[in-house]
Amino acid sequence: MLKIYQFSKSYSSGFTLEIQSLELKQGTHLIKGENGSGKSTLFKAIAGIHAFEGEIILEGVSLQQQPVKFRKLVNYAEAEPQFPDFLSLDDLILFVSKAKEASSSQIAHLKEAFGVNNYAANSISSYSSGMLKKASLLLAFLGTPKLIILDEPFTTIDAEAQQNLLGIIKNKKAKGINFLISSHHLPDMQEFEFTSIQQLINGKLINR
Ligand SMILES: Nc1ncnc2c1ncn2[C@@H]1O[C@H](COP(=O)(O)OP(=O)(O)OP(=O)(O)O)[C@@H](O)[C@H]1O
Repeated sequence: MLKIYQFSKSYSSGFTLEIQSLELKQGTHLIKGENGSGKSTLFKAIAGIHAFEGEIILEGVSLQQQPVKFRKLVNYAEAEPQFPDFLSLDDLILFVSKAKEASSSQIAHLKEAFGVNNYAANSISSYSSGMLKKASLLLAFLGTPKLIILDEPFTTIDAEAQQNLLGIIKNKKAKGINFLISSHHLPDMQEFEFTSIQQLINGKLINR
């Protein structure tokens, strides 16, 4: 499903994330690691947000060679989402759904599933951190991605929203969508039956 070769990303701070080779098969993969080990750096590279050295291939599509096609296949929800606060979630949905070619029925279904209907029309400046997180997670499910990357999806949201999210992920898994998830707080690890667990230690990957 996902192949990463000769990957390297360095910051001016001195931190370097290096992955010689990683091949993940279809499924749901957990990326573990302490704070600052490089999880978000890896996710941002795969999401096409960060420049890097090396090669990332998803379902045979190379991020370097076919960046537009690649980006349509990957959705990403940041650990700490930030959006222009004069916009509403409905504005963001409109924008992202055009790019990701999401249908109006999918939008209606996701708004219901994430429980955002009562505030989606309001500006983001009025959202609590949990409301913002749910908004960001919803956006990551729009369209028909092959891979959804969720960075710390369970932080900030309440227990009911966590259970909802588990159900949504399970539903998408059953439809063949792949996931990369990082989490310091998994509500119920057994529910996921991770296909693999990868551990990052100070910018180096340890396959377990
Ligand atoms: N834009 C940046 N510029 C410079 N250094 C950065 C930048 N982003 C991250 N870093 C550094 O890179 C290292 C890895 O950060 P990263 O956010 O990938 O870790 P993480 O595993 O996601 O951590 P956490 O669990 O705390 O979210 C850290 O030392 C961090 O300070």
